[in-house]
Amino acid sequence: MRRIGTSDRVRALGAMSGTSLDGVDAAVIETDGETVFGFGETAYRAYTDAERAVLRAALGRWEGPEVEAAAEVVETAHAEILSRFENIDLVGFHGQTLAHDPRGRGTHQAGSGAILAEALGLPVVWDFRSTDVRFGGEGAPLAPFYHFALAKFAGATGPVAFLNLGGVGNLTLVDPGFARPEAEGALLAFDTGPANAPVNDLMQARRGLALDEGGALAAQGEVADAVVEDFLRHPHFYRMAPKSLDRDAFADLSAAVAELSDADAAATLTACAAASVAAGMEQCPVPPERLLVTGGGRHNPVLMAMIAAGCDCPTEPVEAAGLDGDMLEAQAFGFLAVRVARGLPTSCPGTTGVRAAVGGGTLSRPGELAVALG
Ligand SMILES: Nc1ncnc2c1ncn2[C@@H]1O[C@H](COP(=O)(O)OP(=O)(O)OP(=O)(O)O)[C@@H](O)[C@H]1O
Ligand SMILES: CC(=O)N[C@H]1[C@@H]2OC[C@@H](O2)[C@@H](O)[C@@H]1O[C@H](C)C(=O)O
Repeated sequence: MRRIGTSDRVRALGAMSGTSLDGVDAAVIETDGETVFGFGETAYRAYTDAERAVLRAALGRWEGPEVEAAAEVVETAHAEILSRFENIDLVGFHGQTLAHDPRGRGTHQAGSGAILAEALGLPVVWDFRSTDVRFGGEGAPLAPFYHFALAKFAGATGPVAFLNLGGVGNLTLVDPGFARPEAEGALLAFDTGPANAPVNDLMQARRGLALDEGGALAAQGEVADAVVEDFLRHPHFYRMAPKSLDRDAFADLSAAVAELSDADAAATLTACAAASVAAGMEQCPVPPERLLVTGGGRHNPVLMAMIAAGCDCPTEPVEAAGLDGDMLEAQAFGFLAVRVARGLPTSCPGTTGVRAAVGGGTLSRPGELAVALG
């Protein structure tokens, strides 16, 4: 791979398999790891029901046959979708988080970037989170350094917040007045709480459906305020940012709505997701001028209305700033891959609580695996 410098337009291909377990997002971004120059092709590959079952069986596990089977599903799905792209300089491969316990056993994303490098014949950056955890960080969220670049790309001059509504929610407050993302005060980021995962789990358990399309079921229900109040007593909401969450950190939420009707349970879980965003906004030291929402949850108008009602600033999907909310995380890992290849940091005390700014990620080149095995 050629040496990358400032202003080099690298065509990086990022791939993300998120906590919702729906599928793999892939997107091309043109960047030098500091400035976003433009965007390229995108693609999505859904997991089949059988593949999703394999991934689900491995959630919360660190080793064993379930984890190995999950890794194989992740590698195969990624090789399939990523091989469709052409003229790629570098791949950023997040993998599938199976377990996340940064202060305990660490963090684990299934899928080997070394195998993918071999399959694609391209250099692949992967295992983005381990180094941050090793140096005392939460290992998440990592998109904030990309949010910093995006705030500049979108022409923001004052503080702006990005909210990702995936399985878990995460919030980034960006001050674009700083030259570099790792400067003290440029970024504050943390996981807000569960976002879509509890509603998805409810829909799966009660209706055999993957999601509450358009929030239609939640719209018919009434919020059980006592459940939301109790939810907000979780220790996560008393911790200062930065802080991160495992997908199933709030697993007992399903028990809290067990006695409610399907519609009331959906409304209540949606309200919990919105309440955790409001709690997160209160931890922002300065009020953002706008809240830009990315991730699948922005397609849910009931959730979006609840979030807007709890916020003091305009709440809009990232499309309002000319961005693609379905591909933003995939782009983020393409962007971060370029930073890793350049030796630039990918997290800092304000984003993950890591002791000092660090660059995470392993670069695997095609041919290396053959040498290692040979
Ligand atoms: N039309 C819709 N109506 C309601 N909810 C939707 C809709 N579209 C997407 N969602 C929600 O968004 C989820 C997918 O979001 P996204 O792809 O951002 O998650 P992810 O990337 O897997 O998660 P994470 O960011 O936590 O890793 C779906 O599982 C669903 O809950
Ligand atoms: C450990 C892990 O995979 N965390 C994910 C998850 O999904 C949303 C939230 O929890 C966020 O912290 C992170 O993903 C995004 C892409 C991030 O690192 O910025």
